[in-house]
Amino acid sequence: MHYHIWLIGPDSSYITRLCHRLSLNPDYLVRRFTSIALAQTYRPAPSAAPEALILDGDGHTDALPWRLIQKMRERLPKTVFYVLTSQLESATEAEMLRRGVTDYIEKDSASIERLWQALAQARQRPAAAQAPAPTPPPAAEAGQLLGEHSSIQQVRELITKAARTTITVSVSGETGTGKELVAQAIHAQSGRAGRPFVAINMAAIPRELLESELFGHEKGAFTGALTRRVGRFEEADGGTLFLDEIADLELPLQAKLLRVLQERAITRVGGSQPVPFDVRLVVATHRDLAAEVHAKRFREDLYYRLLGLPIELPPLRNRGHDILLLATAFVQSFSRLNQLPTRPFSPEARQRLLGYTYPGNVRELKAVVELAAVLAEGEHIEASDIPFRTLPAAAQPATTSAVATATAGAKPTNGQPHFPSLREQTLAIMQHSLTDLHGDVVAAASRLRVGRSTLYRLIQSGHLQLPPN
Ligand SMILES: Nc1ncnc2c1ncn2[C@@H]1O[C@H](COP(=O)(O)OP(=O)(O)OP(=O)(O)O)[C@@H](O)[C@H]1O
Repeated sequence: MHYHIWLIGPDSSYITRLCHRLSLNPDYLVRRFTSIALAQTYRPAPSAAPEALILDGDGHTDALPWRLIQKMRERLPKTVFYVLTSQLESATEAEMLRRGVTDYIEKDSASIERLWQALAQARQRPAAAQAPAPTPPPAAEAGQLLGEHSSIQQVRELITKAARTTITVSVSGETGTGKELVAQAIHAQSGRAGRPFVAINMAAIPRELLESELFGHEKGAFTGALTRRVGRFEEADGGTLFLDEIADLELPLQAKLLRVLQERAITRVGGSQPVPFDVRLVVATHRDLAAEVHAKRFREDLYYRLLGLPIELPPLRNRGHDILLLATAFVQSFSRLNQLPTRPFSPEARQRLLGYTYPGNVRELKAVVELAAVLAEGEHIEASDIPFRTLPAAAQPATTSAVATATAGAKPTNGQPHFPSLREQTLAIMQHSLTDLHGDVVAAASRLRVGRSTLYRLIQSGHLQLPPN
């Protein structure tokens, strides 16, 4: 498939050499324009729209035609946009990046080669990062299990099958993969939809209260039991009971739960009368329940009783394109709810989203893109708006290095030490160099071995500050 490139600039030996070099790649289809105004009037078919624009900035006697550049950018938001120039003031450099120029290339003996490589890299970017993000289905509502990945389609099929009967369902998957959402979906699609959906997290209830929480208690059953209280099993009668983090249930309660499931009746704490119940059970865990059985921490008989129809949710990092689909859906609904403009993700932002591992899975993605929607100021949500956090390894001691203390948020919060993320540390190092070099961006970029454009971008977005003169 052709890669359409528009080369804009007056005739010069440099442009002739560049044209010749680009023509060596049979995939490149280069169209020449002598001015940006001419390029602006040309309206190709969508299939021939340019993937890359190259503007020779030297053709302009004084300032670059910002208005035209910006218009071109607005018209072709997905096109990579390079400006070639002999000499550049830092103010112009910053302005270019503000107007959406992807990068500038200084003309020297190696510049044609650099441009060649930049184009090759832009082409190699995963198609997913360049193509518009997939549009989530129109009916993407809160509570809907979104995703087109084959694993998620399979999960949806299993949900439909589970909903037809009262079979127990065991959902497994890392934290934040959507286990509770699956339980809710089963309930909503089942004949029990009009009855209660009750969820209880075994890990969140103090051990001594869990039995009465599950099965209820009679008045006077223990100190403080002033009235009779029904438990979650009775609350969920006729509906669905979701037992989350089932692996955290202690052995004595496992024995009681097994008895309750066999007899299909509970006995309240302090009571003697069995109370029959009618609930569909959905259980979930982020642990490997079979391994817990093997380690004798979970009863084997209860394990088989609860296994029912197993549904496994894969980690988000293994769901490919779904990351973008979910991110777009979350940003859309969050922006709508908060009356923010719905900004699309820039290609770099998409690439950043696709490259992360999401230890917190969908929950983390949701939190991160909602924050990005708040932070974004331009036309797009940019990669720099996406604040991935890095959690410290469990045993890692609190960092006390100069870098950590230089980081804005390195103070303890709520008595917990704050571990600076990789991003915070990187910013602190950059800020240190900028301050140390009295705001000389060129010198700082060279010391840090990062592109000047990176530093300018971070300064513009307020992540870095130039020291006062
Ligand atoms: N496929 C999905 N489509 C839309 N939203 C999702 C999807 N998966 C998860 N979510 C959302 O992500 C968040 C976390 O999901 P949920 O609470 O169901 O995860 P979980 O696996 O039960 O987490 P935990 O193990 O921590 O209890 C919720 O806001 C949920 O609505």
